[in-house]
Amino acid sequence: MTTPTGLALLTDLYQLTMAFGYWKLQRSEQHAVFHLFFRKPPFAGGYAIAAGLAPAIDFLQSFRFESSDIDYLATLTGNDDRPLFDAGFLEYLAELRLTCDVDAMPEGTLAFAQEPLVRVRGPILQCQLLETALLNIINFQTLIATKASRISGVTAGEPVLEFGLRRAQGVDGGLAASRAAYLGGCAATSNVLAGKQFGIPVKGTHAHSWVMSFDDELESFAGYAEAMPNNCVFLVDTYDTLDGVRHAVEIGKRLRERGHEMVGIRLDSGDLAYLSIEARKMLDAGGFPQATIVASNDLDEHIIESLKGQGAKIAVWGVGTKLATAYDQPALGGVYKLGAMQQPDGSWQPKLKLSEQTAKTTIPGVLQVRRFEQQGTLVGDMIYDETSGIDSRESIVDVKDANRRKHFPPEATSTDLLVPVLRGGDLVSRPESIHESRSRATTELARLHPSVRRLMNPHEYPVGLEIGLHELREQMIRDRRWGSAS
Ligand SMILES: Nc1ncnc2c1ncn2[C@@H]1O[C@H](COP(=O)(O)OP(=O)(O)OP(=O)(O)O)[C@@H](O)[C@H]1O
Ligand SMILES: O=P(O)(O)OC[C@H]1O[C@H](OP(=O)(O)OP(=O)(O)O)[C@H](O)[C@@H]1O
Ligand SMILES: O=C(O)c1cccnc1
Repeated sequence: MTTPTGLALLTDLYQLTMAFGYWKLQRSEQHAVFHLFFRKPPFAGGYAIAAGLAPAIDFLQSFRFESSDIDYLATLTGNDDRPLFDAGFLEYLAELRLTCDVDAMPEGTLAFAQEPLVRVRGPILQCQLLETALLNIINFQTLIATKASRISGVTAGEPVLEFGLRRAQGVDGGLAASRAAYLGGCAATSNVLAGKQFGIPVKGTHAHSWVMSFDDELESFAGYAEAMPNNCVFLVDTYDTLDGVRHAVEIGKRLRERGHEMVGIRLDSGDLAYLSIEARKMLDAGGFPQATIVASNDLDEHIIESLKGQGAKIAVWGVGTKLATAYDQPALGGVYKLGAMQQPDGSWQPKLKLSEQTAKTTIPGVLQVRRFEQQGTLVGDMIYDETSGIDSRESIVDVKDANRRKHFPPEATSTDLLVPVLRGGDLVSRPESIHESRSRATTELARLHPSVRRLMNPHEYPVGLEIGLHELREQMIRDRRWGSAS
């Protein structure tokens, strides 16, 4: 993820055609509010970890059309070969500076379906121009942070190293994945540029090529130990894994005579449960009970859970492809939808998009999310309209099924999740370090009931609409479907 400067053109052309339309019809300054949310947690899981706000802020803060962008836009033509955009509009874009208000869930916050992760409020033309890039950034970061959280969640505190750069979706995808993986719970990355760029820990062992470049394995381990006595994790599976462990023990002893301690071994093929158990016995018997067993090879949360169930003696998990590419669900379907338009008197007119699928019918209003907690456990989230507030009944109505309701007891405490980020285009929140975001992800996850965290068929965490908002939405659906006479 390169630092986004001058990325105003990182958008779909239709955002600019709409922006042009708003400008031409003199509607560009009318205020609107948009919400960025997803409809289903990824990986058939029960939650997501909100991520991507820091790079989104970088994007927002550097948002402007450079003169070369304007020159390029001036070359675009319509189907009559005339310019697509008026010169006056291009001058407007050249001068444009963001004046929007942005509120968002801090990175590392647990997020559930239908909840806005980001809310953008301001001149509709500006809100529209931000849609594609915000989705691009937040969708991918949230997806990978969630994958990392699921993987780290099954290792019971044992470190997960992210090894995915070689299989990631390009340079930018690799950097973005390493950042989000750390935020979601990984302990370190093999990606050195990500380490430099984001200040996240880097770790590395060695590859088969090191072993293969020597005449035999023992000699290769000896060479590595000589070169790098303070970072010896020997990859033992190039020829025969258990022979490799024997060689590691032998070199470990020589290393100890020189005053160094081998860190451990890495397994990268075969039956990782069986081999780790055997390797553990050999390392212990050889005098290396502290030596760590690292494992890699197409791991994901399901294989790791299975390996743990088999009693594998693996203490560090190297996970690449399946993590950095979000292999089983390569995109989070986050969307950015209009919630309301401001009227000349300053009031907000809620807006709704209908769909055959109830879950796809949008939630109208200027939305905020309130999270309720009781005795250290999260009990449910309420989506409410900030302009109309919360009905005295602190209850929520399920978005998909109005018969499912939940009442929060008075002793439950609550917090609003969307916090101010930009006001009038200026940054108003203190930039957070990635370590703070990571620790939020870990702490919040611990407050989520294990039934919502489990990998398979998780329990659905209660998220619903505040009663007044639910009633407004129902009325708007009826009005749209049957006409306002209803
Ligand atoms: N005990 C186990 N239980 C469940 N899955 C395992 C176990 N041991 C290894 N695996 C996983 O099974 C898959 C086996 O991978 P693969 O077919 O590549 O075999 P391999 O022995 O690693 O061969 P290769 O030498 O080609 O890497 C990997 O995803 C690995 O993580
Ligand atoms: O398996 P992943 O989760 O993607 O983790 C990264 C993989 O990258 C390395 O393999 P390498 O590129 O040498 O390929 P190979 O081991 O699959 O042959 C390493 O040995 C891991 O197996
Ligand atoms: O350091 C490692 O062991 C490593 C790094 C990248 C990919 N696979 C393994």
